[in-house]
Amino acid sequence: MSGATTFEHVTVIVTESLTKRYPRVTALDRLSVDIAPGVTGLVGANGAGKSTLIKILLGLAPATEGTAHVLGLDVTKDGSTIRERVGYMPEHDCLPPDVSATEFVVHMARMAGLPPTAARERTADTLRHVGLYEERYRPIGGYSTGMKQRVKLAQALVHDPQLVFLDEPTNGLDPVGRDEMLGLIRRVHTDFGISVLVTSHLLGELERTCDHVVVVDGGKLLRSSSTTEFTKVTTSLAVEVTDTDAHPDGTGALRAALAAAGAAVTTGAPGAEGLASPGHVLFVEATGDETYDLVRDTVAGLGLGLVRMEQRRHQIAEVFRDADAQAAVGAPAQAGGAPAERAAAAGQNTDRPTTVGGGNAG
Ligand SMILES: Nc1ncnc2c1ncn2[C@@H]1O[C@H](COP(=O)(O)OP(=O)(O)OP(=O)(O)O)[C@@H](O)[C@H]1O
Repeated sequence: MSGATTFEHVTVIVTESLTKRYPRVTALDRLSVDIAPGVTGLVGANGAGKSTLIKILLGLAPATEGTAHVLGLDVTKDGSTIRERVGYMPEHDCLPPDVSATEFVVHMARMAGLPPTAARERTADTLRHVGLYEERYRPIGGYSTGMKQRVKLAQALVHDPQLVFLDEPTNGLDPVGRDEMLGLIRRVHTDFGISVLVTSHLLGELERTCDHVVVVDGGKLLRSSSTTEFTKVTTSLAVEVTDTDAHPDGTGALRAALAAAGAAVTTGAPGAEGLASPGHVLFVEATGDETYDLVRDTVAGLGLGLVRMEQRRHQIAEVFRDADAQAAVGAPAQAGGAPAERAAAAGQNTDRPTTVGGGNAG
């Protein structure tokens, strides 16, 4: 594989006012974004324009207006060079059932221009990397969804690209399969120095995997920021306490004490509807470990019982709702329409909770 990225571009993808209009819908609406080397997540509800962007970046579909460059190459003129240097894992199943993973991936390597011996060697290496080495001679038709996703990933990597586009690689996977796939994606960058653009409608899994997250909605850029920045902004603690004789309203007492100590505290935050007793849950903006200590010490000081304290990051819908208030970094286009509703709709389509992160820190 390509090893260390000595000749990395400052940006791997640059779009300027990129617009794609279909007869009935504007799939991309003046999207301007710069993407640096590393692992970048592209998140948005179904229909947000993610796949359309990938097709334009590969030179497979023309933009209506605007410009786009991939690895310094112009998508309108250099499509075939881009496709030599970029791997693509499409969203939908596109695998022939009657051939083995080895046969298929060797074929894709040959299509990408590798000579026969190199194609076989690279196929073996790539299938080993994605964890399909043992099953590589079995027909793909008998594979599980997770194994098929791995074959799709392998064919995207086999020609040793500088960059890969992975369109919804965790689709259809159970939580364990998702975690394994996310780990593999991370290693595509750490082990081989290949930059990754990965799409998902689940912000949480992208946050765990990516250095940078780009949020699109209705074809517009909603937000582009580093994962650390994203997580910092969106992390809060959900805290639930018992009442005592001294504090018949334990939640109220804790809220007052935390506010007096300078913490940002709210009740009934969006998403609290799903909790057993939303009125008794406090949401404390977490600024770091000291927030955990403050909550623990304040609860102890009041003599309350701590029922739970867990890390709760905002749901994707909240990120969309907050977007108007947040200055989108480098975003000339502002969010329009009703993004929260569309994001919420995306949440309903997920097969696990949309809560970002969801880690239990208590
Ligand atoms: N070939 C096409 N002709 C007409 N409309 C299209 C075409 N391809 C996509 N669209 C529309 O453009 C919008 C963006 O679609 P796109 O597939 O890019 O979204 P997406 O974010 O990738 O969502 P999904 O994950 O559901 O594929 C949608 O409204 C879609 O219906």
